[in-house]
Amino acid sequence: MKLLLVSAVALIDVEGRILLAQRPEGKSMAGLWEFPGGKVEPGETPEACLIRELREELGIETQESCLAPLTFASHSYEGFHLLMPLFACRKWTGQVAPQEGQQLSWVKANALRDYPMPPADEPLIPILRDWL
Ligand SMILES: Nc1nc2c([nH]c(=O)n2[C@@H]2O[C@H](COP(=O)(O)OP(=O)(O)OP(=O)(O)O)[C@@H](O)[C@H]2O)c(=O)[nH]1
Repeated sequence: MKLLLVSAVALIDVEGRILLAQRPEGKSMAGLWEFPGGKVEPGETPEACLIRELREELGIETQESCLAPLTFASHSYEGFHLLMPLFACRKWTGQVAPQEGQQLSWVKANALRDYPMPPADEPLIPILRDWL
């Protein structure tokens, strides 16, 4: 099965809330809430991928030294197996603003369960709750 490498990040604000983005209509798993990120392109590191995705999706700038490895997801979807490192980031510049019309929400760790997420993300929720 194809292994898909996706890099994702838990952006954490000064109040300890985590940023979730809603997958737009027309995409697979539309309406579900996910961590910002995306597919790692050939020749790209997971960190460089996130710096690019945060710029493209949210209009913010961060750097590799602000991305701390936290955990990962490993999940078989139909047609591919997702391997998704999850980084934590508390430092960036600029204002978080949706660049692609997506809905955003800052969510307290104990409210993550109220946001339906892709199946790959389910095991990450208790890890985040314990860690925050
Ligand atoms: N960014 C992100 N992607 C996730 C999460 N959980 C999860 O299963 N994914 C999956 O990882 C892939 C990320 O791809 P992407 O963000 O670059 O591209 P995309 O939404 O256009 O994907 P698509 O090809 O399924 O439409 C998708 O298959 C998405 O469903 C998550 O928390 N964040």
